[in-house]
Amino acid sequence: MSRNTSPKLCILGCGTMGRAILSGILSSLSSGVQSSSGNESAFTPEKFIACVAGEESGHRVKRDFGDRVTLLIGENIKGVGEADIVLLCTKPQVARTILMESGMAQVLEGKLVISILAGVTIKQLKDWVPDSTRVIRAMPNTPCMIREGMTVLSCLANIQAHDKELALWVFSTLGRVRFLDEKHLDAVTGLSGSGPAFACVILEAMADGGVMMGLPRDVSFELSAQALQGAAKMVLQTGKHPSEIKDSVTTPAGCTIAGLLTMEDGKIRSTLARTIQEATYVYGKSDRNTSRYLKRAIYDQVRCYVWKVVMSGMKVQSTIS
Ligand SMILES: NC(=O)C1=CN([C@@H]2O[C@H](COP(=O)(O)OP(=O)(O)OC[C@H]3O[C@@H](n4cnc5c(N)ncnc54)[C@H](OP(=O)(O)O)[C@@H]3O)[C@@H](O)[C@H]2O)C=CC1
Ligand SMILES: O=C(O)[C@@H]1CCC=N1
Repeated sequence: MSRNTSPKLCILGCGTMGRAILSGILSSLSSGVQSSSGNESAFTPEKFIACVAGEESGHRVKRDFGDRVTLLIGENIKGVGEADIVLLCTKPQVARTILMESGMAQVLEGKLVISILAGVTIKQLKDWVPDSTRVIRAMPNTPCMIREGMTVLSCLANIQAHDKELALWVFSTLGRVRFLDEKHLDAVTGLSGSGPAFACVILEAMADGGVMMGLPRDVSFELSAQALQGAAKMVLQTGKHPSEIKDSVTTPAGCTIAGLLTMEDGKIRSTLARTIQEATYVYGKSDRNTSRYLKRAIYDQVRCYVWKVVMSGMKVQSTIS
């Protein structure tokens, strides 16, 4: 691909995230809104190719994008062959097989692969593609679909500026984006990658409270969602510390402090912080904390075994006496 021509983009694995990313890019192009990085014309893809494995996934791509996207079912090599940039959006478990399929190395030569796979490192990806293939890791989230996403990008130091700018352009059309060192990507996955799911549990629980107090369900959802969105936007737009915003809501002897103390009684802060910790561990396999869990599991097993031995010993004692 010449740097002056528009690239062709292949979404390799076009499920929930692939479609979220495609929706975001296509809506940003049709609304004419510029990405925060500028430089639109050099990066705007001239063609979108979506590769999926089965008919059902294919129907969803057709339903959402019609003729704006070329759909290929079971034709990954053709899709990658026709593209300049490959956005790898399959499940992590199948990526190795797909990238190492016979014939794939040839069509990947010299191309840029941007992987959104959780827990798959740049080193692993580099092992599965030819040396000439450049790799960038990205961790986006589902709000990319409505261009309110959060994406963290990571790459090796030797990646060309043009590739970084291109990845930045793609994800800045979908919301916020920043580069971080790869060592942070498991934590990013647990926080902003999984975050929309955690936020929806909080949103739903708050709305349940409204329903409990007599509000209609739909009104409760609207109030809860807008309150969360408003608070989040205040943090992002004013740069204020969340506690400052919380304190400004809290009237002495008022209703907010009554609610806040109830939250604290329920250990909501440590529960939510540990939620992110647990979510991070899932992909941080070699993390020292994982071995902490392993040690704990072994300790529990040993304790259980010792207990059984002691109990059986006591039984024997009582039979003898
Ligand atoms: N969901 C999320 O919120 C986030 C997910 N991620 C990462 O994104 C990736 C995708 O997740 P998600 O979109 O939820 O998963 P989905 O299962 O929704 O999508 C996976 C897609 O890959 C396709 N696929 C499977 N096997 C093949 C194959 N052999 N060749 C071509 N395509 C194939 C599937 O097609 P078919 O259905 O036909 O099998 C499907 O379209 C994961 O690696 C995940 O870690 C990252 C950030 C957030
Ligand atoms: O649950 C998962 O593994 C993926 C990665 C981040 C969000 N969903």
